[in-house]
Amino acid sequence: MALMQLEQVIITGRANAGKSSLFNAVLRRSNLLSTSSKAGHTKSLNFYRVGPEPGQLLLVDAPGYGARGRPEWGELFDHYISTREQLKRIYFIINAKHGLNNYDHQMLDHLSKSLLTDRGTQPFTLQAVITKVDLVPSSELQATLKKIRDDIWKSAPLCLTPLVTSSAMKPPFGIEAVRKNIREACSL
Ligand SMILES: Nc1nc2c(ncn2[C@@H]2O[C@H](COP(=O)(O)OP(=O)(O)OP(=O)(O)O)[C@@H](O)[C@H]2O)c(=O)[nH]1
Ligand SMILES: [Mg+2]
Repeated sequence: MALMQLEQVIITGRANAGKSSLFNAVLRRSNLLSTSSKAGHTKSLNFYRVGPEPGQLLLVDAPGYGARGRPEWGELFDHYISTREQLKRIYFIINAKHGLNNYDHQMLDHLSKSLLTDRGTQPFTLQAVITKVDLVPSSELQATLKKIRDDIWKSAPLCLTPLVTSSAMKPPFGIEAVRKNIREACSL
């Protein structure tokens, strides 16, 4: 089967949110996907085939948006999500420490519109993932998660309830739920 015919999921989020690190954790790898403390590190769409030959699905890592993003990266992402019929789910990543800003709300508005086609059918679903929870003091975690959930709901009521993760914890936290979620999205 040609690579691009596999079912696919893509990740999005502000630059430096932890997208590439999350997919490394999902793939049980520490540095297959290049990561950096400097925002704007991932600069193109990168495809990772999962499962034995010929592969079961593709994970698509994407550049970030926001103050450290670039217009052409947004165009690349938009072109992908509007043309790729094998796209099953978009993962929307939020840094727990930062919460949502205007860029995130704009992206959620935009994604909400692309969730519905002219025929009213849903081409793909939208799943939020809160990451870097290790950076929030445990006494503040519940309130922080509630605020992020409420903020997502304001812009994207169709977005699926956030999963909660940390790629930096040893072992990484919440990743099995992400794997299960990806399998479900791709009906595996
Ligand atoms: N504390 C902590 N740091 C994390 C976590 N996930 C990623 N990081 C760090 O955050 C920084 C950015 O991670 P990346 O995975 O490169 O983020 P990205 O969203 O792919 O960034 P761009 O490609 O620049 O958009 C790196 O220094 C990571 O080590 C996490 O769960 N907790
Ligand atoms: Mg990246």
